[in-house]
Amino acid sequence: MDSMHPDPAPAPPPSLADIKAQVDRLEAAHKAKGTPLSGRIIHVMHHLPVEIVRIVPAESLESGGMLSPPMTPEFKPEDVEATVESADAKWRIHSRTAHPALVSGIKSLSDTHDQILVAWTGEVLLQPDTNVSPQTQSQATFPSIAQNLLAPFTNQNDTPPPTAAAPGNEAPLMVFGGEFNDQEKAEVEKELARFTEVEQDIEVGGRLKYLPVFLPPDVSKSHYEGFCKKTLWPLFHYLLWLDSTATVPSPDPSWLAYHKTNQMFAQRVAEVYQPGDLIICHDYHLLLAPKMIREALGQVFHPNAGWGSAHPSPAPQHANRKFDWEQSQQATPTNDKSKTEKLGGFLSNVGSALGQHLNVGGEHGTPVEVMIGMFMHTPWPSSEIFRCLPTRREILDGMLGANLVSFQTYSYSRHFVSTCIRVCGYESTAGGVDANGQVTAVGYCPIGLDVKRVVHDRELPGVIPKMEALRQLYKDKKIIVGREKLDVAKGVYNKLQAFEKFLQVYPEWRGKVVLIQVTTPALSESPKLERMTAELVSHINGTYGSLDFTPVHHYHQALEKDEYFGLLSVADLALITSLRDGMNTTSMEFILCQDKTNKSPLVLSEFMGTVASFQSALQINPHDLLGVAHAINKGLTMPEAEKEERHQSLLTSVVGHTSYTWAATILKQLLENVGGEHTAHQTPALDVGKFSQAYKNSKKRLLLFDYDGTLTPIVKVPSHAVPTERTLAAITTLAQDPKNVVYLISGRDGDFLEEHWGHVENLGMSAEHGSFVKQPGDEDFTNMTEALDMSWMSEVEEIFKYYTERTTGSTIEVKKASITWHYRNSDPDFGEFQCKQCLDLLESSLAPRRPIEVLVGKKNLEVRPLAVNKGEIVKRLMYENPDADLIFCAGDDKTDEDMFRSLRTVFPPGGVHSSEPIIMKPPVAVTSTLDPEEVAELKDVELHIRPDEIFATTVGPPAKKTLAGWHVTCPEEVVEALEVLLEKQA
Ligand SMILES: O=P(O)(O)OC[C@H]1O[C@H](O[C@H]2O[C@H](CO)[C@@H](O)[C@H](O)[C@H]2O)[C@H](O)[C@@H](O)[C@@H]1O
Repeated sequence: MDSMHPDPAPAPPPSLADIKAQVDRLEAAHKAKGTPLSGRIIHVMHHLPVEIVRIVPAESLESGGMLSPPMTPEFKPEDVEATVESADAKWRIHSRTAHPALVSGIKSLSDTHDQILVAWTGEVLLQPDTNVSPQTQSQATFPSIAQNLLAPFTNQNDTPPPTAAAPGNEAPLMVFGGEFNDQEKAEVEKELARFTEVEQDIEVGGRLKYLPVFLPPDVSKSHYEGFCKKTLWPLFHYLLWLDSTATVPSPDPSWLAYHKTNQMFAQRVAEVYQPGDLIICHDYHLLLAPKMIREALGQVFHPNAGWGSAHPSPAPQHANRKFDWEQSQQATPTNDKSKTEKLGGFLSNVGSALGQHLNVGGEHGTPVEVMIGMFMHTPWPSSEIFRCLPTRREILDGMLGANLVSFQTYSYSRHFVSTCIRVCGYESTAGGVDANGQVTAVGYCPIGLDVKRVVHDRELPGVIPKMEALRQLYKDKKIIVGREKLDVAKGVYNKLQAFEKFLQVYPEWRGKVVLIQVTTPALSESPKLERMTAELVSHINGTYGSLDFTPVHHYHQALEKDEYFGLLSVADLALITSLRDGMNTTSMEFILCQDKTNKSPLVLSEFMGTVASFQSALQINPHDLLGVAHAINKGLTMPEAEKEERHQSLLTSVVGHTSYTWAATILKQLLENVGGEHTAHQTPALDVGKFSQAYKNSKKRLLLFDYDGTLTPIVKVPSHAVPTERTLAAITTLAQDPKNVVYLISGRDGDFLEEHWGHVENLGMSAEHGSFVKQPGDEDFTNMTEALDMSWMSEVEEIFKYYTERTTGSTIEVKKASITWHYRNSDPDFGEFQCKQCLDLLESSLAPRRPIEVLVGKKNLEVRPLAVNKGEIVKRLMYENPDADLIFCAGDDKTDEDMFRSLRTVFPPGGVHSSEPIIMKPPVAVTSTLDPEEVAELKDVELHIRPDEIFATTVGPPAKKTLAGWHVTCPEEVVEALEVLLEKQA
């Protein structure tokens, strides 16, 4: 290895067959568990892999107005693979060559799954009806590199950029700036359906349908050119402050377009979703989509509690299910029977989803988990950078709507977890992020290359002539090649600086090396960067060139495929100096092309996702110009045997992990993280109707409430967690009712509870997890720990002090019989780390020899006497109120699970028959304070309560692990439920 990088060297990649076998096994396991999958995948990505051209009367283009030139494609338009033209010659759809790795990965899953790709139409191009073929047009618009190379004395920077207004008679391409009407939308959908058939005929499609999202042009422009390219892209590539004039407007108007775009995508997904579908969202254009899709499918997110069903009614019938596959199928005439059958099966599946409840479809109509994965193709920045984004919380919560978020590299995934901890206060789990009990798995898997395609393309008939022309032209020169978008992050400017440094420090190479740099415009930085780049190229050529030699050839234009592959094949070195990049396919294409030719070395920036797999590249820091210069020299002088060896290792990486293995791995990761331990359990939302009815029918009720996180939201400072007027009013009214026995059962000390609740008449209180109890109507608390050895308190306090001194922001709360160490206001990562250390110490050194229990709470560690816990208090209250025929018990954290456990354990393990008496023995919480003689006099009691009269309710997401039978998502919902009881009662 030539430099340090944070990603571990990868193990040899598993084969595609192995991954697919694992996918099969996981799918079978889902079936066996009664959570079958539909066999479909819905991919959600920004841009359809097609270009849509609308053919219009030539005169109409002259009217101008809503027209603008199109963006430059990476390859010239004649390189398209599939084309359809509508019968009335109004529409033409052809394949688009951008993002080949992603698109080929998606398509490869069509071997085994029916797939739908939901994506924006892209800019719709207008073509005048002048009978000019795209071939003619593109030649006029995009000069060939070979033509330029063969005319070496032209100023390379005079190369005309691709323009809409082509010279002479050629037809201009313009972008349609208006909105589609319904008829046009239907026409486009119909042509897309035909197009996918054509793709299948040429074996690149499979069972993949395209579902267009028609974004209003102003929205799509502001979404992509605004928020995506001006806000997110620079942020993810550490470019936020490179140009101090590039400040993000506040509030950012393009955020609204981003939001709206994500919403329109979510809506489109909801139109075709059916239970058991797997949904995979791609990339930074759609970070809000996972959450919005869940919402569109009837699951609602609560910032304090994660996901819950749309409460309390069943999942909504989808109102806007608009996409009609049957119609699009009818509009697709085909004589190929097998294909018709194949499509027919798929389409009837889709059709059968129409009208169903969206997330209801499991056996007996039980809810089916909505399964969403997200893959980030760009880098993820450090939390220190990400936290600068004003909409950081919305973005993260949007992503955490997914069951799985996966990245290109381990380090990006690590940054993401840390960002969620630091920005949102969520916690890390073994494999992801815990957003208040709702776990999102976080993984990584670098994307690979569509090897099959590149192997095909490098052998296109046009490649060899291009190679020969280049060799002829540079027969006594070494060729260094580079091809990037002209975007600051891609590091072309640094590359030129490094090349100049190379010519300075290795003068022996002057006149013997040529750098052929191809770029395509990037949206945001292009104009300025284009000028700077052109100036630097001129400077290098002026300084190191001569009358008959130009050291840098810069082509700012689209390429023909055979030119590109010819160039990669003849090169003596590839130089890739990105300042930050998710993945880089040019480097992989170079390796594959070189396998047929020179086995030339690859100089690669260490700030790219690719780098972990490419240990045998000459890895460089692109900011270290001298280091890059040395690497260029090393590459150009490398002995053949070393070249061969390095190339072989790089080749093994490229062919061993392709876009196909990437796609299968993402699918596998998603399947591993749905229906699993943390999602299999879905606690139903509290049925307030049933609860209030039971309340009304009951004669005696036990109403038991935890405090923090249940009656009041968790806040930063414990003393600020005070009850609201509404909460006080509801509890006060309940406590006044003679049919009710109402208790607060809290970890708080008696002083705090007295201060805020002491004035409420008839309210019972249990403080410090049951260490102190005040019966309704009593003046004072009874100390249940009087007889206990409490000398451990000072030892625990010493340990807590040790950690407090070393953990800025942490505090100790010393209570009468328990002690709490809080780290909510510390550095989140470090606090969590220190908490684990402290827990280890307490459990290993103190707990074995002292009568204590250590509890992990919400950003705290608590130690209390072993003999008391909230569960014992609940048992005591049940024992003392055997005639209760309704119990409501609400809590949010682990200590409250003791209460839920007690509510269960009083019943016989095999279940209860209605006639069967339930006998309860005197519990420890009662006997422990009595003399043996008094205990002897205690009697067993018969409980009136039946299991379905118990409403044990956890405050948190449905996926939280709990012994409660119901959930609400936040403290406000607890109070709302109480208000419903009181209203119904009135
Ligand atoms: O049993 P509870 O009523 O839920 O009390 C448990 C602990 O709650 C308090 O700490 C927690 O809430 C604070 C206020 O929202 C928050 O700042 C802290 O991070 C949480 O851990 C309380 O301070 C403890 O004494 C209780 O034991």
